[in-house]
Amino acid sequence: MNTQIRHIVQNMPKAELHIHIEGSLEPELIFALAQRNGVQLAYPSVEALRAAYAFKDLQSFLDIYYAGASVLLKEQDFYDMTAAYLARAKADHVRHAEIFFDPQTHTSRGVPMGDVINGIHRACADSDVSATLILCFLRHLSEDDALATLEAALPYRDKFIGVGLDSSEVGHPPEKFTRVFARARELGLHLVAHAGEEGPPAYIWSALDVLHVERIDHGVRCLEDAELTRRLAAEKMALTVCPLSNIKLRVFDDMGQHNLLSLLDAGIVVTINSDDPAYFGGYLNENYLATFDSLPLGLQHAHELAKNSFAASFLPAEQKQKFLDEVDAYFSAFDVV
Ligand code: HPA
Ligand SMILES: [Zn+2]
Repeated sequence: MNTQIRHIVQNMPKAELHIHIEGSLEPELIFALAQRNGVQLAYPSVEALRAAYAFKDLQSFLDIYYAGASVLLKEQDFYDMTAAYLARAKADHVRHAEIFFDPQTHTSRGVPMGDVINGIHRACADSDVSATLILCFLRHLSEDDALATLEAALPYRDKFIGVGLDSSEVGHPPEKFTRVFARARELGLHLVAHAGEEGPPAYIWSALDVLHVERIDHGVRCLEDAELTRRLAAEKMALTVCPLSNIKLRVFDDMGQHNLLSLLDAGIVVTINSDDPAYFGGYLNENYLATFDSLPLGLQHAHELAKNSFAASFLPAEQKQKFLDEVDAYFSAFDVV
C-alpha cells in the first residue's frame, strides 16, 4: 500500500460497529485490576498472559477472554476499561462507536447489573467520541438466562440501544433465542447477531428471518450461499467484518485469503471493525491497514468503507448525515467520488 493511501485510511473519519468492550482489556489493565481487586490470575506476568494469545478457533479464544474479564468487579473497573478503549479509538479517528458488552459474564460472578451498565455508560458520556451500547446475550447459555438478563437490564433501558448475540456459535443457532429477541423488539431495541463467523449460512438466514436482525456481525460465510449473498446486497444488510479477528481465529488462513473484497464486489454493505482488539493484535486502524496491505483495495474502497461504517450505524438520521457529509468532505480533497 502506498503511503498516501495509508495516511488517508488512518486519518479518515470512521465508525466502529463491532467491538466487545471486554475484548479491549489489555493485559496491563488486566494485571492492574487483578491487583486492585485481589483477584488471582492463572498467569504470572503480562508477558505470560500475552504469550497465551495463540488461538486455534473461536472457543480457544473465548476461554481466555472470559478468564481476562474475571478481574472486572467494580463500577470503576468498567469505567476504566471503556475510557481506555474510547481514548484509543479517538486516536484512530473513530467518531462513533456502538459497543457490545456481555453482562452475563459479570452478573454470573455476582457483579450487579447496574455496576456493569453504569460504569460503561459513564465512560461513554465522558468521552468526546459518540458512543452507544449494545447488550449481548451469551449463546452458550440458555434462552431463559438471556430473558432474565434482559429483564434485569430494564431499569437501565435508557443506557443501551440494542441487543446482540455472541459467544460460541456452532451448536447455538439464532433460533434458540427467538423469544428474547421478540421481547427486545417489542421494547424498541435494535437487533444484531453474530452469524456466519464459524457457523453456516443457515445461521445468517435464521438471524434475518427468525430474529429480524438489522445487521449481521461477521457474516463472512454468506458467500457460500449465492441466494443469501444476493439477498444481503439487495436489502443493504450490513456485515460488521473483523479482519484481524478472522485471521487470529483461523476463519481464513491469512489476510490475502480474506473475502472482504469479494463481499464488496458482491454489492454487500461491508464495514471493518476490531472485534476484540486487545486479543487480536490491533485496534480499528490496524484492521484497516492490514486489510489494505493484503488486498487490492484503493481510495474508492476507503471512501466506501468509511461511508458504510456510518450508514450501517444506528445513529439518528440527522447525526448519521452529518458524519456522512464529514466523510465526503474529507475525501473531496483526494479526487474521489
Ligand atoms: O468474535 C466473537 N465471536 C463470538 N463471540 C465473541 N465474543 C467476543 N468476540 C466474539
Ligand atoms: Zn464479535
